[in-house]
Amino acid sequence: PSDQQATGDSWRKVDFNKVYKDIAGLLEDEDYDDGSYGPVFVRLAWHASGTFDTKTKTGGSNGATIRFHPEANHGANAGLDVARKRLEPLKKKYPNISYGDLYTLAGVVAVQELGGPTVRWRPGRSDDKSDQDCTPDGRLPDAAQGADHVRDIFYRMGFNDQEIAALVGAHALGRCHSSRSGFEGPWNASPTTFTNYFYTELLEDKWVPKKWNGPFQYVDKQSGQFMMLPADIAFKTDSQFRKHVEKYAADQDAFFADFSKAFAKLLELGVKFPADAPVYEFKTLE
Ligand code: HEM
Ligand SMILES: Cc1cnc2ccccc2c1N
Repeated sequence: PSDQQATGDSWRKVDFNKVYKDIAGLLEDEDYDDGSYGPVFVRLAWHASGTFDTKTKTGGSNGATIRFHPEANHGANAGLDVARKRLEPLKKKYPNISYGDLYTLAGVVAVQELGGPTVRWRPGRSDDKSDQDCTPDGRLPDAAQGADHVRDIFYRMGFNDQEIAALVGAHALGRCHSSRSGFEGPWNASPTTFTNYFYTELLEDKWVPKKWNGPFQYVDKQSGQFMMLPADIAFKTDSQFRKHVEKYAADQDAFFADFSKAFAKLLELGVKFPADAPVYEFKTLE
């Protein structure tokens, strides 16, 4: 990582509209996955932020400790070095941006440029944390588990069932990589377009255990083209989560509005922003 330590007020020297455009320019790459870095940028922003613990006030995107060992090497963060490497040239071009601001902004740009809702975003995270501030393993969810575990993880961050159900809709994007999480797939219709398909596929398709020697996961019986994690299926089998899933499957606008709020909240967990930090609502370029 660059030795530039962006701390305190250095964000005031950054033109974030230019940074937005430059991140958008990094998204498309036909040689990467399904043609876009968008999904892995969303996952980086979420994993950099989702370590927050409301009780101890530790974790969260401030300081971007996800770039340091041991956090970078936690199982859940496998493959995110690919996203950090893709973004590193922008840290050199904008030395006054903090890694925390860069990683969270990249998630916002990805959601918006892949067709999702506008997500409000503030600068002001600083780089003044070190590997001593890394959070312990286990702060992020385990895909092999079910609804109770998912609630433990997200209640710890300060989310309720409705917000958790809205956040998981990001699983319309991207794919699982057996070399990263061990899970594999999907080859679904539109992994680089932000839609409510996670909810519609979850409810409409018949999900059966995948016959393979990898970790237990589901595949859709009809085409075999889609996958779901055990933790994904929990959003169908748990009646409280299912209530919200049905709402979002029926109404993409409702999903977009709730996702926008919950994602913005996720990216700001634990961060003390300067009182005059501007709230950006970037114009989507696409
Ligand atoms: C509900 C708990 C969650 C679990 C158990 C979970 C688990 C996983 C797993 C195992 C993968 C595959 C990683 C890989 O092999 O590359 C994945 C991918 C992904 N997750 Fe989640 N996730 C959860 C919630 C979220 C949330 C809240 C977001 C964002 C708001 C998110 C966004 C993504 C994205 C965009 C991908 C695709 C990444 C890529 O294509 O490289 N997930 N998730
Ligand atoms: C359709 C679907 C379901 N679950 C997922 C979990 C992680 C990543 C992508 C997923 C995905 N596209």
